This record gives sequence, C-alpha cells and structure tokens, in this order.
Amino acid sequence: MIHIDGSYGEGGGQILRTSLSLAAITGNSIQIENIRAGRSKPGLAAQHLTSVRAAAAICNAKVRGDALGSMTLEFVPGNSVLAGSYIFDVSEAREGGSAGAVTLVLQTILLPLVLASGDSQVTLKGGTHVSYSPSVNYIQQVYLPTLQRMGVQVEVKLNAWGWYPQGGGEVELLVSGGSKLGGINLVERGDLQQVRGLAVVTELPSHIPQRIASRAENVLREAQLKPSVQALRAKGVAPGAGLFLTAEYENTLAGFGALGRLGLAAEKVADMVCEELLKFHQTGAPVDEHLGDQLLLPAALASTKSEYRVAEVSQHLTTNAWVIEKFGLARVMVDEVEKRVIVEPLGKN
Ligand SMILES: Nc1ncnc2c1ncn2[C@@H]1O[C@H](COP(=O)(O)OP(=O)(O)OP(=O)(O)O)[C@@H](O)[C@H]1O
Repeated sequence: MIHIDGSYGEGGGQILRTSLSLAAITGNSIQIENIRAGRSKPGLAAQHLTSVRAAAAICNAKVRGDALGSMTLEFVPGNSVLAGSYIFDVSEAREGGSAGAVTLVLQTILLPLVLASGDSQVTLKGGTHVSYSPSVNYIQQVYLPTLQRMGVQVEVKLNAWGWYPQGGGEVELLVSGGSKLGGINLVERGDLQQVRGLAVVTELPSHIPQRIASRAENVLREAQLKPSVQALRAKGVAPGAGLFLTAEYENTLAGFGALGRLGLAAEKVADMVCEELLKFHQTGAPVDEHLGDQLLLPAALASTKSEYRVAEVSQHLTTNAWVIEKFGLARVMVDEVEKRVIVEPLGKN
C-alpha cells in the first residue's frame, strides 16, 4: 500500500488523479489522506469523485472513502486495466449536477487505457470548458499531439460544449490500446510557424466571436506573429464564450485560453489570452506552464528518458514530480534555475 499525503505542495486535485492513474497502471493499492487540503473547499468534489469512479471502473478497484467531501481514500485495484466501452458523467456525482472538468477525468484514465491491451471508447459528460483546467481545445491541440509524439494514439471529439457553471458538455474518446511510450525531447522550440485559434460562443450573438477573433488577430499581428483565428457560433445547452489559441513552433506546441463571462468585454477576453501567449513567446521556452506538469506522467511511463524546458516551474509540476517518485517508476529532476525537467524512467513499468 502506497501512502500519499494530499496536502503536500500544491495540495490540489492533481495529487489524487496522478495517484489513481498510477495505481491502476501498476496495480499498487493506495491510501490518500488530506485530499485537496490546500483548497478552500477540501476533499473530493464532483470531478474528483468521478475520476475515482472512472479509475475504479477500469481496473475493478475496491474503494473506500468515495463520497463528496471525503478527505481520505483507499483504492485497491482488482485486476489489470481492462480496455472497453465506458461512460462517465460528472453531473451524477452531485445532486443538482456539476460542471466539473471532464478533461481532468480524461487525463486520469487516458494513460491506463493507452497501456492496456485492446482499444477503448469512452464518453465523458460534464464541463468541457472550465477555468483552472485544460479546455477540450487544449487537449486536442496541445496535449494529445505532444503525447502522440511519445506513441500515444487517441482521438477526442467534442460532441457538445459544456461551459462552467452549467456543464452539460460531452466528449468522446477513442483510445488505441497496447501502446509503448517513448521519451520526448523538448529543449529547443524552433521558430514560430503560426498562431491558430478559435473564438467561440454558444447561444450568444455572432458579433461576439467575431469581435474576439479580430481583436486577437490585430494584437498578435502588431506583435509580428502570424495569427489565424476562426470565429464560430455553435449550439449549446447554455450561453458561453471563449478564445483558445495554439502557438505552433517548429518543434513544439503551446496553448492559451480564457472564458468569456457576463460583463467582460469580448475584446478583453482576446487581450487576456494574447497577453498570456506573448509572455510565453518572450520566454523562449518550448513547453508552457501547464503542459510542464502534464508531461511528467507520460514521461515517467516511457521506456526512455525525457527532457524539456518550461516557461515556468509551477508548484503543480514539483508536486506531480513528488507523487510520481512515490511509485518508484522514474526519477524526476527539476532544475528551477534553468527551468529544465529531466525524467528518467527506472524500467519498472
Ligand atoms: N489554462 C489551462 N490550460 C491547460 N491546463 C490547465 C490550465 N489551467 C489549469 N490546467 C491544468 O489543470 C490541472 C489542475 O490541477 P489541480 O491540482 O489544480 O486540479 P483540480 O482538480 O482543479 O484541483 P483543485 O480544485 O484542487 O484546484 C493541472 O494539470 C494544470 O496544469
């Protein structure tokens, strides 16, 4: 049984999700205490509880403490991960529904299913575009293409937009199982090829995405970048708006986004995302802050070493490194001055 202190470092939901993924993959039982102790509402929220249920379903785990608000969890895998057809709905975890991020549930079960033998199809229902989590666009444009270079073959389709706070979105995941992962080297990023983006609304007038897209293109063009931002008006269960940009470099991808909200001007949404992208561009780093922590898990499961440079060493990154080392699968070295990460798998997977 591996014991994990959920209050360590960032003290957030990622400690739980990484532990669940690794428990399912390695077959190790885990006990986590102080779950999300670093958050104002600690314990399992709907998204975390759905991640627990999803991880348990794919390896027939016995679980104790799987209730909303629970700060302790015991998770004992029953068998190795089974490929198959699964449906998980974040809104079932809480009465009255929830817009908990399906992308975080997706990341919990993705690598276990990628390594399992056989293909899987997974439908996830809930929030597809939620603050402080990767948007489905980020998963499609940045996370998965990067993992594809490591040997992961997964397709993600957005069937319905689900914004915070209503949720009601749906994504479908097609996973090719039985993959072997290789390491990745993202030390040099190469020249910027282009910035592509999507300004989108559901159930709102079409002038909004048009204003977001044209402001973003103007700001980026002024900074001598090559932008191409599409404006889209789509159907949805509720009104929502957002801008998602991908910076495509010769050797790497980085993603930035923001959600619109009542009272926030369309142009302001564009300015916020462009500012973030330009700040990243100036660092010269190949890997954005978020991909920096998300790459650790696939890198630890690869057969060869990975090395990358990040724009910022976040507490998510150092905390995730700590969780991964607890399972003894890899050594993770983080040079906070050079902002360089080296992951050396120990060949136990
Ligand atoms: N804008 C973004 N783009 C891509 N990824 C993001 C973005 N914002 C946050 N993330 C990622 O989402 C994850 C959030 O982890 P965190 O531990 O905060 O989880 P959480 O379940 O939302 O937890 P909590 O509610 O405890 O904060 C991290 O991997 C982080 O890099």
